[in-house]
Amino acid sequence: MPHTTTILAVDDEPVFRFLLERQLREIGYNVLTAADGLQALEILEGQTVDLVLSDLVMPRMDGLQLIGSVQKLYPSIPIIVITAHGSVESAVEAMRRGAYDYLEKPYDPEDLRITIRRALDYQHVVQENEQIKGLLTERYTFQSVVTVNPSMKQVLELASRVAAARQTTVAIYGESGSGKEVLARAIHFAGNGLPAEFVAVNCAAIPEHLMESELFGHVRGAFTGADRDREGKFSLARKGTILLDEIGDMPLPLQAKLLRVLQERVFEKIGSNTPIPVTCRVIVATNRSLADLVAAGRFREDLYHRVNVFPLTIPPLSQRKDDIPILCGHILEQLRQHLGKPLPGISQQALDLMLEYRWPGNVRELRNCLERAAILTDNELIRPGHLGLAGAAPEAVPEEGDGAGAGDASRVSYHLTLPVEELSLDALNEQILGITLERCSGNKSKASQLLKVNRKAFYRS
Ligand SMILES: Nc1ncnc2c1ncn2[C@@H]1O[C@H](COP(=O)(O)OP(=O)(O)OP(=O)(O)O)[C@@H](O)[C@H]1O
Repeated sequence: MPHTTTILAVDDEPVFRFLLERQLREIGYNVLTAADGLQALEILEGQTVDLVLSDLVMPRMDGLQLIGSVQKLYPSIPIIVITAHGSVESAVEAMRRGAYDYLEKPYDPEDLRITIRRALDYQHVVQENEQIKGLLTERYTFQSVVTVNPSMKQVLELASRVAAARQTTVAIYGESGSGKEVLARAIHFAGNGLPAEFVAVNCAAIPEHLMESELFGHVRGAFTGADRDREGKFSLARKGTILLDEIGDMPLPLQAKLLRVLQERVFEKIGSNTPIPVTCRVIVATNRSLADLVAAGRFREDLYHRVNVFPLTIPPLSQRKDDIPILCGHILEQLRQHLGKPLPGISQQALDLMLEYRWPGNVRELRNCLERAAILTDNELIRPGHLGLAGAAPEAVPEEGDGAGAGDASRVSYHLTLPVEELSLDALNEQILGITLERCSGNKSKASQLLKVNRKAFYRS
């Protein structure tokens, strides 16, 4: 069935809304209407919309606020605003906030047609580019699970074996930011090759009442506001992979539905009795222990056994610190390309600090930390102060006799590296002085207090 473009027209004046609706229908578009920004958002929640056409001045939620919300929740939908005659300033503000274009009242119907066409064409090109980019990045995903750690290598070995068994459900466990999605994509790519879809659903982020429709889709008239058919993620994944991320947060009633789908390998859209076969592989991921959730009565035991067919556990970064240098190299290379900076590397002191740190946010935190450092540096090595980690700032270094520093701050460790031919007690001493001084941001008094030596010791280093 050919896809008819749907436009959501938002205006608080009934007469103008009616006129707009008629003009758009004449051009051949499907039209939905809303009287203000809030109503527009309600409609966007339940239906697929290709473009929003909005007035700026409206009660409850005005056009500028609507642009902000649409940009955040549905960034691929282009917005055209309609402004009062002569209000160029508000048109400029709307475009600054992300509107694609504006029309000034009273506008020529031909201008309306051309502006909409241009916005939709532009959107089409953007989407195609995104798809190509997605395919290209996906291509390299198995190699992009960067590791030298033996436990992680074992996980990759198991993952590459299950990749070939395309019907097998995989459960990936690991702390937030440890690389569960990266691994899921790698399994998908290794098992499917390029054209198949990879569809990720974050079960913790979707409101409970929308999740069923999000997963399985609905038919027109299935519930109030369902004005047209909508595909769910299981359909969109086709012969590829669906990743159910944060599955531990799935509400119990939906768990029962998912169980049936996994058992019978068919599902129905809401409001339909027609069974649709499940053709995709299911991967679930969670940062919690599903077994604990079962014990607490928050996860169905039968579903647990269904999804836990092939469990893979990614160790947290704190248990594979040997991966930190290679991950840093990999991330810096990506940042060089993204930021267009030379980024010569990381100082030994900064690396030492990174090796000491606990990384509760895992690889994601490491990436964020390096991105921050890369932005702050210019053609120089990344130093401890650039990292913004607790322990790098002078106030985080425990004072003499101050045992109060909780956790990591109460312990200090040094990694000293020297070429064998330069090894000597003096040389090690020099390094310790240098690292300590750097950790205290060059404050010699603080560093000498910390090492319990005379301040003069630093004048040589
Ligand atoms: N082994 C790895 N090699 C390269 N990059 C990695 C690796 N592990 C994680 N990353 C990067 O770290 C970030 C977080 O990874 P990912 O989104 O896969 O984590 P996650 O465990 O799925 O997190 P969440 O539980 O919050 O969804 C991403 O930018 C990803 O590219």
